Amino acid sequence: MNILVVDDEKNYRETLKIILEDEGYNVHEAKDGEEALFKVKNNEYHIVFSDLKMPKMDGMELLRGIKSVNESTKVIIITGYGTIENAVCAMKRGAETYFIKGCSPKKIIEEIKSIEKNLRNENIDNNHILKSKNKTFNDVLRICKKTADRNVNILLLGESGVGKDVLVNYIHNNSNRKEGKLRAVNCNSFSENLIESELFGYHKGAFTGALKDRIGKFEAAHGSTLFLDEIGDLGLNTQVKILRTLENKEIERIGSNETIKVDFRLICATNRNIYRLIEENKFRKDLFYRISTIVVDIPSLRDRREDIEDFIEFFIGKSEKNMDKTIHKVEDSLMEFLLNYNYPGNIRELKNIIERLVVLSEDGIMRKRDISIRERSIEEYKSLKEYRKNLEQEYITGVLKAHDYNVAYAAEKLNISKRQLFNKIKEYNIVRK
Ligand SMILES: Nc1ncnc2c1ncn2[C@@H]1O[C@H](COP(=O)(O)OP(=O)(O)OP(=O)(O)O)[C@@H](O)[C@H]1O
Repeated sequence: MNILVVDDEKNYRETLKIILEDEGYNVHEAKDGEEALFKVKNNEYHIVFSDLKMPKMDGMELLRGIKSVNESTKVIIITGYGTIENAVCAMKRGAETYFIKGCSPKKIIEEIKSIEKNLRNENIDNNHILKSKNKTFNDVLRICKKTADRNVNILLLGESGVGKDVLVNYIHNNSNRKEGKLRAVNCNSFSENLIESELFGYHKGAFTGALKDRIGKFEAAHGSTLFLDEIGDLGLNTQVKILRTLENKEIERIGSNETIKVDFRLICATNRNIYRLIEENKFRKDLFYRISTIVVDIPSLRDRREDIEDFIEFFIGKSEKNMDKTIHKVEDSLMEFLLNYNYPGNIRELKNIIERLVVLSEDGIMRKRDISIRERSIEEYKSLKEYRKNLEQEYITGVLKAHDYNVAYAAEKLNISKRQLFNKIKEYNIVRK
């Protein structure tokens, strides 16, 4: 934990520094707000202790500055007796808490330990990288975190494999509903009839095969979070029913007249172009407005290239553990390929590539020759036409695979008609693998 202590009173600053260092924290000092803000911009602090009354820039202004640089830095106000009211005001503006100068150091340490524990819980997800060097993705993370605790409906948009599922879990685990079980429904894996049973449940005897009462996901998500994945694939009839549920916060199981109150937090996601679906009257505008209080556009991996290297390292580490292998070298040419590849299947594709390369590695070396995507060197092609065809085939195959061979989605992604895509599939003899 990195901590910054800001106080114009040298003695107090140094004493607090010694106390905190004794507990094993890494502590920096600043004598006024200006110096503190400079340090905050150039270092990553988990906690800033700040006095309120200081020359040049007071604690309140510093608090505002810190929060605009890094929302997640916790600010603790240190104040004299005379300024408690201001300290309370600072808490309303985002400060974590306040201490009165001269209070027992034990109290301060307890507070830090509690912040430390919360921070660890927030980042406990060891299976995913929830940090980024990319501004757009950092904004995504910030919005998810900021809105996690509010009961607003969130719509996640993004290509397949960008990590929508991962973010849904992140939001749920940072929300005040985290004790409840996150319930998820993939809207594209059910027929229209089945999806309604899945969502609303049914009453015994409602239809042939309804042998006993069954609760649906809306009810199961009571007190928790409901994730509707691939919402763009919902039929119009189901859309109307969902809209009604969202408006009334109540459901009726199929075959029953009894209304049941439901209280859930809704997160939806789709990798389809929802705006186009609305234009084509395939998705109801009123439902869109209901589910999209907050819209989060997740960038594709090729639009956040600065994170690729970290993902490579991360997935190598995971694969080493899972496969009990050790990697000590990645060939330069392979690294260059991995850093420049387009990843139509996004993070999922990168993860799969790395897993495969680790399996195929020999003597702890990951080699470019094991890349299955036909990435032959330019010399190997006889003509530009042949090169183009290969590239096209590779791209189309990748997009089809990323969309689970759903021709409608893939055509949308490729921005060609379904008919054109069928012709290409025939031409290249692309088969589902
Ligand atoms: N931040 C991350 N750190 C580590 N792995 C990630 C991260 N984001 C995504 N992944 C991995 O990439 C794969 C795809 O992620 P996820 O299922 O969340 O994508 P998605 O956008 O929901 O895809 P789809 O639209 O196809 O459902 C998963 O195996 C997931 O573990």
